[in-house]
Parts: sequence; structure tokens; C-alpha cells
Amino acid sequence: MAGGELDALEARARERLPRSVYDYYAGGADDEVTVAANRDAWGEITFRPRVLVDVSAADPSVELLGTRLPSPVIVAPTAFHKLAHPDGEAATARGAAGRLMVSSSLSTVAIDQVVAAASGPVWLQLYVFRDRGISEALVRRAEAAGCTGLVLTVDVPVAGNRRRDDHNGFALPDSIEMANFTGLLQSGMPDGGGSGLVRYVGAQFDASLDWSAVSWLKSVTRLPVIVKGIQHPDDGRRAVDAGADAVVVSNHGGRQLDGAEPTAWLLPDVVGAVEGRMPVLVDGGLRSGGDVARALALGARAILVGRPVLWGLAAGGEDGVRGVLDDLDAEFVRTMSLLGCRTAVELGPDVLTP
Ligand SMILES: Cc1cc2nc3c(=O)[nH]c(=O)nc-3n(C[C@H](O)[C@H](O)[C@H](O)COP(=O)(O)O)c2cc1C
Ligand SMILES: CC(C)CC(=O)C(=O)O
Repeated sequence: MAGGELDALEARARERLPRSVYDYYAGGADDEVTVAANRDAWGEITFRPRVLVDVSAADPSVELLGTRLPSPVIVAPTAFHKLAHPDGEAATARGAAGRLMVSSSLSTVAIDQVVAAASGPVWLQLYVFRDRGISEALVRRAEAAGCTGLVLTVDVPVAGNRRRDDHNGFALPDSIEMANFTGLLQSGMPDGGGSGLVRYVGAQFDASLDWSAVSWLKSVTRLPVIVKGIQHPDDGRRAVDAGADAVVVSNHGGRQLDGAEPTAWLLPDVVGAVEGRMPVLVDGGLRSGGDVARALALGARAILVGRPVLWGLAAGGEDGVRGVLDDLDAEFVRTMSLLGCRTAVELGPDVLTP
């Protein structure tokens, strides 16, 4: 579903969604330069295919932290799916259809119900709250639910400046709650002007978070810890030293620091810095199976996709999500085959223009 088809899906989602929800999903920080740059940067990477390779059984599966995934395409954690569809994250989990889904801390369906709806593995994404007890309770809920990984998002010490949300006074309606926090924390957003999310982040998230958070998380769980939001090769190295099991190169889809480098440019430097000591994942602006192949050729083990899943969910519920992911996978297999690669691990820098 590259290019025009995905744009048409987004247009259908846009028609169905209230303006403030569409803007929350689509938008980014400040002038949204990084939102656009993420997407454009993948498109600038060109291929050097090899021919006369038997690709009759091209296999897109990848191994990640001891689990074989049917595809390198992972559902990125995104907040508030009930704003897109009444079944929320349960519909997304069904639509993921065996692929790895990362469920947001800020989901509108509780993590145990997300896992129950999923047919593939589920990781819980964590924000660290001022009250560490809340984060630890989330870890226990994830473990009890059967999650197989914890994704620590490290690029939100403070909320990015989302102008659209400010203008729209974005907030969760009373009918939808952040379902992972029942009994722990108020499950809505504090009242006031501007973006309700900015008020929520300011009130609840721990801006004093530093590298000790990774060792803290490792000390309270035996699940693998994946650090999401790495934007510098030195931080990739530090993540290895801090005991992370994997990292996600991410600028939060351009929603935090505008002007941040597109992840396609940054990825090879982070891959170089970690020197194979852990898997490197990437997200931001990947919109086609060709983009997935580009990322793997640059050294990513797998990739995450954010907004397209939301467009699928808003336009077509569970089937919409499955459609987006199936199309990405089919394009990826076709691209691999045309590059002369039989397995996802065969993708390397040699299939790209140096
Ligand atoms: C609407 C929306 C909500 C998001 N919520 C979260 C979140 O709760 N936790 C998180 O770690 N990242 C969150 N992200 C960032 C995504 O996980 C991911 O990094 C980004 O969307 C990838 O870029 P893409 O949308 O261009 O594919 C969110 C992104 C969007 C678009
Ligand atoms: C800033 C977060 C609280 C939510 C989020 O990750 C997002 O909207 O991008």
C-alpha cells in the first residue's frame, strides 16, 4: 500500500475522524519538518539489485530476542485507539494477525485484554511516571498479561509542542479512559486550556529520568527491555552499557523535537555504534515494503509503523489494520525478491547505492 493508496486510506480515515483526533494522529511538533523529513528520507535511498538468484521461497521472517516473527513489520505503540474505533486496541491486536504489537501505556483497552485479543506477541510500552510505583504496577500488569517485552520510551521528558493539539484543545472525552491505570491514577486528563495531553505529561511524567531508569527497569523485571527513542550513536552505545536488550532508533514520528534528523539518516550510525551487541529497530515515516527493505539493508532487525495502522483502524477497524500490514508484507516480499534476497537477513548495504 505504498504512496497513493496509503494516502487514499489516510483521506478515508480523515473523513471519518473528528478534526481534533485526525490532527492528533497526523500531527507533529512545531512546523512538522521532521514528520515530513522522516518519510522523504527513506524515498531517497536507491537500490542496486542482484539478479539470477532463486527467490521462489523468499522468507520475510526475522528472529528478534529469541522469537521468530513472521514479518519485520511491528505495530508501533500509539496512544488512544478508541478515538479511532470503538474496539480500540483490541481491534488493532486482532488486525496485527500474528505480528508483534507494541501496546502503548496510554491505551484505551487494558493490556491484559490487548494480549487476549492478539494472536502474536505483545510488548508493553512504558512511560516512567513521577510516581515510580505506577510504572512498576504497569510492569506487573504486563507480566501477568503475558507480554514478552517492555519498551521504555525515552524521548518524552517533556511533551513536544504540538500546535494542532493546542489549537484544538485536544483531550480525551469522558467516555474513553486510559485503561491501564484503573486503581492507580486518574484515567483522564486534567482540565484547562490548550492540549490536555501536554497538561497530562507535565503532571505525570518524570522529567528527571536519566540512564539509571534502564537499570531500574532491568532490576524490577526479567522481561527484555527495549529502549525506544535513541537519536545519537553515543546513546546507542550507552543503551548497551546500561543493559538494554534492544533499541529503537526513533524521533517519535516527528512529534517531539522538530528539526530532529530523519531516522533513515541516523540508523546506520547507531547500527555502527552498537557493533552487533543488540538488535537495532527503527521507526518514523516507513510507508512501503520498499522502505522496510531499505531499513533492513541499513542494519535494522525490524521496523515499527505508527500512523498507517491508525488510518487502517479508523477507516476499516480490524480488517483495515490487517490490510495495511498485509500490504506492507507483500510489498516487502516482492522487494526482497527483486533485490535477489531469499531471506530478510540477506538484506545488507550491498543492495543499496553506496
Ligand atoms: C498518534 C500517535 C500516538 C503515539 N503514542 C505513542 C505512545 O503512546 N508511546 C510511544 O512510545 N510512542 C508513541 N508514538 C510514536 C510511535 O510509536 C512511533 O514512534 C511513530 O509514530 C513512528 O512514526 P510513523 O507514525 O511515521 O510510522 C505515537 C505516535 C502517534 C502518531
Ligand atoms: C506524548 C505522549 C504522552 C503521547 C504520545 O506518545 C504521542 O502522542 O506521541
